[in-house]
Amino acid sequence: MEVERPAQQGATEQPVASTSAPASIDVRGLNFAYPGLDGRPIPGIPPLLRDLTFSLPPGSTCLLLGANGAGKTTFMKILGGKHMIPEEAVRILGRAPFHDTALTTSGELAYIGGNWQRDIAFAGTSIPLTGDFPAQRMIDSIPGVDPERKKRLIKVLDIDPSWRMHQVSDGQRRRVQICVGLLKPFKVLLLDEITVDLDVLGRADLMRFLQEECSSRGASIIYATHIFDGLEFWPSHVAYLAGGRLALFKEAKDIPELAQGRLLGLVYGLLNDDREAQIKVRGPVSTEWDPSREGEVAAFSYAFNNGWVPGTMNTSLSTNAVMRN
Ligand SMILES: Nc1ncnc2c1ncn2[C@@H]1O[C@H](COP(=O)(O)OP(=O)(O)OP(=O)(O)O)[C@@H](O)[C@H]1O
Repeated sequence: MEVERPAQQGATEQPVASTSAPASIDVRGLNFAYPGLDGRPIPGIPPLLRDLTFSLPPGSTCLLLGANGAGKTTFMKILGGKHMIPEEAVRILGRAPFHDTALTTSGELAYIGGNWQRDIAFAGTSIPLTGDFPAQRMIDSIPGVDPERKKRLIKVLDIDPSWRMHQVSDGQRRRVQICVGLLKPFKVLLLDEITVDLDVLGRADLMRFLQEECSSRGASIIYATHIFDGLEFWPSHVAYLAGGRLALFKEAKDIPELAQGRLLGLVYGLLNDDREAQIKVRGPVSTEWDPSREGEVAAFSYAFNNGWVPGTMNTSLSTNAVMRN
């Protein structure tokens, strides 16, 4: 197998995205709250995402970071057109991702995330996937694909087309999932923590391939992850989500830790600051469980996860979440 080694830590040159072209991804004052069981905003709970504003030019490779529960997946799903939001709040390639369904059906906007399970969710229960088919059939099921691109992806992801999909390991299944998701030449790609199951070489090859896609075709990628090793070479931008806001959004060239090969140290510091800020706001948490306070605790935990700051609460719950699978 031919493998490409990841860039040396500490001696990295970050990609630079084009700044003169119109933005690939443009977010203007985005607020988002999940609705309660009655489908309405939950009173007294601020939006999960608050007044998010940023834009990425074509050719960007943006790392999206944040603690568990910070809202990364939610944000990526919004960008991917899976939640309904006001049309003007998010523009992908100048279009509204939820309302302009051609963006996703054409493959121009691609979202790869979540698990590919062996079970099929059906009417509230789940049925084991019993089909026996090779990886090649999954890959060939996408119509209108450039055969050279297909070959290249199979090689980059080191896929054996004869793998039986019900027998392969999680990492092998993940490789096929990623391959299928990348067959169409995207213009904007949203990757939500999809490299967890990949071994270190597989991940390095994939990240290098994705970076080339951005530099050669002007495509843009946002990649949300908790795995940072060897990624210093990859981003043109870094974003950190905390308390519903972008606590950091910078070009890679303005982040010395990347050139020094210390991305992990940077994220560790950001997570630590984030946690300390949360503790200051909420005080110590009781470890005693009182079942009579279940509703209150659920509301508290939601508010805590969202970095709610009493007194500065923004109650403009502008969005009803409508989910598109
Ligand atoms: N469908 C939903 N309905 C209500 N709340 C939700 C829903 N999905 C997620 N949440 C809440 O939104 C918050 C953010 O979740 P999200 O999955 O976006 O975070 P994340 O940053 O991707 O976390 P992780 O790093 O753990 O994957 C969490 O508090 C979660 O409980």
